[in-house]
Amino acid sequence: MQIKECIVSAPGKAILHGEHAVVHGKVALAVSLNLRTYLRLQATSTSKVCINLPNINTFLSWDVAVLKQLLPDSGAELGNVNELDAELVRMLRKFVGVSNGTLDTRSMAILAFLYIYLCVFAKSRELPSLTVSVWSELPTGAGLGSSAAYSVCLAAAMLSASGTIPSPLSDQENTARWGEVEMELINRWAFQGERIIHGNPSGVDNAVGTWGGILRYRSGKITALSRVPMLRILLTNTKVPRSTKVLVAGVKDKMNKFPSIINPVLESVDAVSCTCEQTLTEMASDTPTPEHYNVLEELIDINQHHLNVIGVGHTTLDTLCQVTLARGLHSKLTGAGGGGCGITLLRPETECSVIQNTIQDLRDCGYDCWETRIGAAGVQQHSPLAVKEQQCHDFRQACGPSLGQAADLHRPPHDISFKVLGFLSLPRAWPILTLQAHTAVLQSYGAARHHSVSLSMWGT
Ligand SMILES: Nc1ncnc2c1ncn2[C@@H]1O[C@H](COP(=O)(O)OP(=O)(O)O)[C@@H](O)[C@H]1O
Ligand SMILES: C[C@@](O)(CCOP(=O)(O)O)CC(=O)O
Ligand SMILES: [Mg+2]
Repeated sequence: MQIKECIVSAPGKAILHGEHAVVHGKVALAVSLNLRTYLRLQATSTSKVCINLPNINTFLSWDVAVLKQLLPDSGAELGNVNELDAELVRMLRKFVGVSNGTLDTRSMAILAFLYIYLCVFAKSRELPSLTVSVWSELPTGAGLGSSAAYSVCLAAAMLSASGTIPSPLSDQENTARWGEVEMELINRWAFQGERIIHGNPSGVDNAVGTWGGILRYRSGKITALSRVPMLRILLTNTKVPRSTKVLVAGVKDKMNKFPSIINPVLESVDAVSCTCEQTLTEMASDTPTPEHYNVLEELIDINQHHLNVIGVGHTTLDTLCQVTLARGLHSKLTGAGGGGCGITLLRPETECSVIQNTIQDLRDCGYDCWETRIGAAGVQQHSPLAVKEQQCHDFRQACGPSLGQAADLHRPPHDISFKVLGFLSLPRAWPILTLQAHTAVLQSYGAARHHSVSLSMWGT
């Protein structure tokens, strides 16, 4: 079967307000981040399906003939874009050798991959031989939507390779986005991937991964917020690992146990999201005032308390809130909580020294902390050349002082060393990445020591 090779990427996300409540039909406000997951799909003639997942140290392959045995004999359609095929998931669990309640990170990623691969290609009754390689700038399992970015990339790549959706790239373009119809389809398949990884996702993360920007999300209804002020946000990763699946299930248990206590809290979170949206709209249509920022800060504090009440806080997140408040800044957890990441709102008048001191305080706690850019583009297809250039550019921006950027602006600082370590430890046969790393002491924002890295991807 002739398939189309492709390279795609999707962004991670931060939830401003509404995590967990959104699983139960309440409003969430979410923004895309400038940290992306990249996927390359290559056609091969090995009669094998290979998957390279360096972020979770997973490199696997299967014979196409073995995978074919998972297809129904009857020729009946496999999987439906609108619902998870429970029988196929059961078969795949058996095939991969995982039990029903597994939380193993690798198994979840493998199941999501096989599920989307089989469903998308089953229609042709001919499964293709291919290699899929995925790597991410996002920390996995930290609340920044890495599972959704992964699922969106899988869906976009399989749909594109199978010819179900056309390539959006024209001859001259290095990067392009799909139209609404295609994005709708990508989003639906990505949601099935999220279901496999999360159990009971709301769909907000895959929506942000697909459309990007700043979204209001409620029960599958996605509204892009076009009129919002440019917010400055610090992201902090406490580095405490946690599982979204477990935390979402924990909130459900609490709801079942104490419905009259927990339901009003989720209602209040909904009101926080709506009030925040209203405030952001006002700020965009008028000049933002200090009072607007006071409201945003109060909403952050209220929501953080609510998230603690529903049981998704963590002592490291309490520390984040206390440390930033000591510098006059307000924080809350983002994503599923229980560790992972938090966001801190920066006011326009917040002095640079305050930001730098706060970042240092948080690093002294052992956390990663960096200022991020929000509102990045949703899922994209790239030409191989574009990825190479873009990545080199991104890395230079993140690492080099010549462009006037500090390494801790816009990128998690650990990300750079993670990539160096991750890629250097790849097997020799690693097909797509080559890396050159130079350690340099660079002068930026004081005498910070940074690693300068140049990366060339995709087998150049
Ligand atoms: N780059 C990646 N490669 C492979 N699997 C990934 C990748 N990113 C995410 N995943 C999958 O998503 C899981 C993390 O999802 P989750 O617990 O929802 O955390 P989050 O979405 O906040 O990062 C990982 O355990 C893994 O199964
Ligand atoms: C807790 C939740 O609201 C967000 C989870 O995000 P993350 O997987 O922690 O990045 C769950 C969901 O909306 O599906
Ligand atoms: Mg997730």
